[in-house]
Amino acid sequence: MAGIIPDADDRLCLSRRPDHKHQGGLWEFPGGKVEPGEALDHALARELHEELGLDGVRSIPFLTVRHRYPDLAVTLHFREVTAYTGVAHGREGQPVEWVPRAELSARAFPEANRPVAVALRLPPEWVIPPEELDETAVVEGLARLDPASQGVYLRGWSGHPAVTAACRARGLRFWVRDDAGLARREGAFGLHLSGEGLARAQREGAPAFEGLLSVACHDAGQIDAARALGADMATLSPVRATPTHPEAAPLGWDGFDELVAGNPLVFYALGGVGPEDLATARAHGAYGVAGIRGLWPRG
Ligand SMILES: Nc1nc2c([nH]c(=O)n2[C@@H]2O[C@H](COP(=O)(O)OP(=O)(O)OP(=O)(O)O)[C@@H](O)[C@H]2O)c(=O)[nH]1
Repeated sequence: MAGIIPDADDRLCLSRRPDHKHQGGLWEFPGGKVEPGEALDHALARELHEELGLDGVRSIPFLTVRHRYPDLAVTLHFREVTAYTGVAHGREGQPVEWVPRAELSARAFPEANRPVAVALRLPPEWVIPPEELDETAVVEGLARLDPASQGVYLRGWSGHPAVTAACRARGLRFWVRDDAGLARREGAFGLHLSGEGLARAQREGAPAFEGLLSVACHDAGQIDAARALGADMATLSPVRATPTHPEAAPLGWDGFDELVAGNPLVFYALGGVGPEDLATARAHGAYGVAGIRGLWPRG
């Protein structure tokens, strides 16, 4: 159980694990063990009081990571702290620092934290513009998205300069489908591999792209392939029945949870879900929700 604690300048609070402890000497998000029967929000408030002297800590789920170290299997509930009072200081003598998000990658974290570092760069909602709209309607819809909480996968709109220009103008992070060259030229935040793109990458090797690599997954084999390619994130679908793929059997939330467990990728739940499912998705191992109909702004 660990807290992602922002300050007013959006720096995050890190502390250094004592040398003698598991993963000693590495930086961590402050936290500790949940007591039997204790609610997660309560456990975090208690730990952050004991370790940092913070009071009134309120938090929401961010990401659950299940990781197997050679000597220990851990389930870590990372939570985003939304309110607190007090000034953080290491009450147990541990070094505590506030670090700008852009500088997090320079810190040495325990291996289990890798997906957290990725998720901290990602919006919780991943919006796919409908393909049946015309370009003007797509451009108009993009202007109504919120760049802080929404990113865009240009599924059928990847090669359209007016659409990428609209993403840039609005400050939206956007993902291009399959074409690494196009993603580089357009300055895309991410490259998303469809089933076809994944099969090609398996034959020819990982695409040459510096940004985030994402893969469309539907089963354990594709998740393994995504991991082997060094992907950062994946969509996993369909959670529910969806008109986009009427033939595919829905995973359901339990099926989703079973497939993502223990995988060091950041997952988006896709298929018949919308923003109202975010809390459920997070309770089942996802970081975000992705979709067409459920997320595109209504006219
Ligand atoms: N708090 C915290 N623990 C982490 C992070 N990443 C990570 O792999 N861990 C691991 O999660 C496990 C639980 O850590 P913990 O803080 O609850 O407990 P601890 O080992 O410090 O023991 P304690 O209960 O005596 O304080 C440890 O094995 C720790 O190495 C992180 O960012 N924050």
